[in-house]
Amino acid sequence: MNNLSAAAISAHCATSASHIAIETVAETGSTNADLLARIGTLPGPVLRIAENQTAGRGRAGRSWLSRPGAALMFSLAWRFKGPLHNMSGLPMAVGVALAETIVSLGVPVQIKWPNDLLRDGAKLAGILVETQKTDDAIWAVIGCGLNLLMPDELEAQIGREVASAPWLAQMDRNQLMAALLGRLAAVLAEFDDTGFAPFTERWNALHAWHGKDVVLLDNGAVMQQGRAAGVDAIGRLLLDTDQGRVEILSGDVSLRLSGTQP
Ligand SMILES: O=C(O)CCCC[C@@H]1SC[C@@H]2NC(=O)N[C@@H]21
Repeated sequence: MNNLSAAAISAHCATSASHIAIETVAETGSTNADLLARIGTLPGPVLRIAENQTAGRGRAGRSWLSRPGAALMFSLAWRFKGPLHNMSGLPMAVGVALAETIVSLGVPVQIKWPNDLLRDGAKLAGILVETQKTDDAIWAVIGCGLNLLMPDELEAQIGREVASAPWLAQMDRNQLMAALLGRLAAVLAEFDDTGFAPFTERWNALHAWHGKDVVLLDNGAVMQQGRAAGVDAIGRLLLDTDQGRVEILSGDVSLRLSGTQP
């Protein structure tokens, strides 16, 4: 596996990402936490990529476990015009950008709402979007952990089946990062102008559980059940329930096992 290098990532980047400052570090707690601590002092977008994280953060207060060299772990701080209520679809737009890039590199992935990337039904990548409002803008720190290899002992520690992508692990990591960054930057620039609406069809084309019976969980408790019908123009999950269609703004979805009751 080749070394990460800011200069090499930059050299491979599309023009959409040429204005992004790039930092690589051998180890840190969390690249998301690092950038969030610097919002307000950042002159422009920054990509921070780590070989290893000792306190990786996941969605809903969970932790993100990894091993050095087994995953690509990065965060991108990006400034948006806002307003804040336009930002609800951002995690789903990021999912589209990263999924489309990975598919274009030869690894078929789909999205589980809101933005987990699945390969053959197991999680290949997780995305954590954290926003912070300043006086004149809204900043988002977009973190992604993409499993390249999955050592057995790490999977055992995570406690469920996790996907990996040995094909991507063989790639030059700087080129892989540049490909992800180029498309992500293009999507973020468009999202800031238009919101999520133009990404709706692209997200729905990648939806892993379209038409499947799912349950909506909140802290492990089943809140709703219904048939997943994709997302709407602001990124809400559409669920067809016995009481009609409902729009879901937050939570985790899981496939419904037969006999599960809400
Ligand atoms: O699926 C999830 O729960 C989201 C996981 C996000 C993990 C990435 S790794 C790089 C960045 N830094 C963090 O602390 N978290 C994100």
